[in-house]
Amino acid sequence: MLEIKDLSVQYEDSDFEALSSIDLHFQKGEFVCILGKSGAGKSTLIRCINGLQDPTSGTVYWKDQPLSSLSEEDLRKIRREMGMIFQHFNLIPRLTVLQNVLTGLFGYRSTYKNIIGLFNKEEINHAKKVIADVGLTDQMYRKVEKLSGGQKQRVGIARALLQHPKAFLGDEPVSSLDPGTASHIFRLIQKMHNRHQLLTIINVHDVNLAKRFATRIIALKNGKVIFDDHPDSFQDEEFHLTYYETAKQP
Ligand SMILES: Nc1ncnc2c1ncn2[C@@H]1O[C@H](COP(=O)(O)OP(=O)(O)OP(=O)(O)O)[C@@H](O)[C@H]1O
Repeated sequence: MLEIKDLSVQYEDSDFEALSSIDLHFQKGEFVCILGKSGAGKSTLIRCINGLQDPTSGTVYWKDQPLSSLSEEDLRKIRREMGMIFQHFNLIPRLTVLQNVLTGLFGYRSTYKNIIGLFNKEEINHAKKVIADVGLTDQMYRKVEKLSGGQKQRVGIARALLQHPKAFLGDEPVSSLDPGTASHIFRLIQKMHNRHQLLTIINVHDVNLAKRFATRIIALKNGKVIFDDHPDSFQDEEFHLTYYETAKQP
């Protein structure tokens, strides 16, 4: 479903590679958590996957199509299949939950229609359904600026779902939430992942969350993959190798 071949990224003003010769293959149904300390390259990888960052070399294939060969329009279509969930939610504070969720349809519509907010009944009913799916029916007409962080992230998930995604991509979607709320959000992502048979790839700093929810953990260090396996294999030694400079002392 998603293949990354020999991918490297070096930012213009940088003298090292943020990602270095990455080769990865992802199947539908996998729930992947990407671990790595700050600066390891996690966000850069997610941004390459959804075509927001051009690689310096190498290629990302989405359903066998190389992203680099696509027109802007085709790339936009593919991005709609990859529902993004952001750390800081990326919502419009003064709009209601329903209006924010409907912005998930912006990619499908003409600019004119976006601005005047013409959504047909079917679209509004679909938005209400995904809002119910994330447990926010009673907040539907509240402005999102009045919501808690966890509720805001539920709105973010509903907005991603409205696009009928084939994948969920999350760039630290629970980093600004308390541990209990973070766990609830992961459970919700997992429920939607299972219901819609998605490929889910999430950057996360909380190793326990990754071990509880992921079917596969990938650890990055200095732009390279240093671990790619089942969460049960990510033990103390792997933890140390990922987050510290040297392996754990016996
Ligand atoms: N736009 C940019 N221009 C230059 N260097 C960048 C840019 N974005 C990221 N970098 C550098 O690339 C490396 C990888 O950054 P990236 O944001 O992908 O790491 P990360 O693992 O997501 O970190 P964090 O957990 O702190 O978000 C870092 O050294 C970072 O400073």
